[in-house]
Amino acid sequence: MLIILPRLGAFDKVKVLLNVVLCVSHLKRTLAMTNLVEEAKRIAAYQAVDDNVLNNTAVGIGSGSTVVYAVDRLAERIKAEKLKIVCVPTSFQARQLILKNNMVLGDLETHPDLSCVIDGADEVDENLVLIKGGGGCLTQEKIVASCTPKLVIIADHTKQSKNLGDRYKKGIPIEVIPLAYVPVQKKIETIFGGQAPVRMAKSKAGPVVTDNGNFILDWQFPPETLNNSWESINNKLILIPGVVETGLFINMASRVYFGLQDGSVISKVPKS
Ligand SMILES: O=C[C@H](O)[C@H](O)[C@H](O)COP(=O)(O)O
Repeated sequence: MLIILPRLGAFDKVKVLLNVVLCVSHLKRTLAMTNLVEEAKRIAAYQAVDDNVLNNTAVGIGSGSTVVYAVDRLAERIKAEKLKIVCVPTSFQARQLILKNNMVLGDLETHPDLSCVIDGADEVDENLVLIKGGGGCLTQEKIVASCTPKLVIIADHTKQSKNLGDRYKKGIPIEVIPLAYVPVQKKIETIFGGQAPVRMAKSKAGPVVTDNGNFILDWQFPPETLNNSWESINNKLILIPGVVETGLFINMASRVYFGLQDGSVISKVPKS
């Protein structure tokens, strides 16, 4: 810019400088918003760990960026309170978090009954139906979540919505066996409408490959889908040969903690 500015007329110089000022203030605002969201994730995670993790139990560790804060808090509590906790991971990432924090690593073979599972979500609707799998870990997450009566979800306020799809626009993740991805894609689009593109990797040529060696379709469902129950849609999706699991978590969350912008945390339980 220092090279270009001297060659410009006064009016253009003002325009360039004004743009720079606008960019910097936009950047500052984006950073401030990001910090608020990160803080909201952190407080939700801390509260959930404090309320739900008991000594001498096995706990499922979810995946994603919010769970990182839960693991931080869990590691803190284990050290300070000398807790004996076995941690069962829901993904490669969760396993690494457990090991990195020197926590005790377990699995479902030795610990098939978990006291609670703490996990994130991509979106939570008013009935606590969740979309999960934005990070590709839905199948192991659902298996681990099925091993506890207490699936505790942690999220920032941007994940809270009335209807699925209000906030999370990428679609419902569906894990598929690689050889079946085109037939499954065609069936989903024919039966339910919308689009179900295969998720492509960002730092690798080709598709995202899950921890289970499968592909992910992100089903961008049409608006009329909301006229049906997610349960019946999920049941139909699961029956398509080649579908391993969906990112729809229905009647699974026992409590959802939302971190809010004002620094408080609210929690929601399913309507009875
Ligand atoms: O596959 C990823 C998991 O379902 C995550 O729990 C979900 O995507 C939420 O992740 P984050 O806490 O990063 O928003």
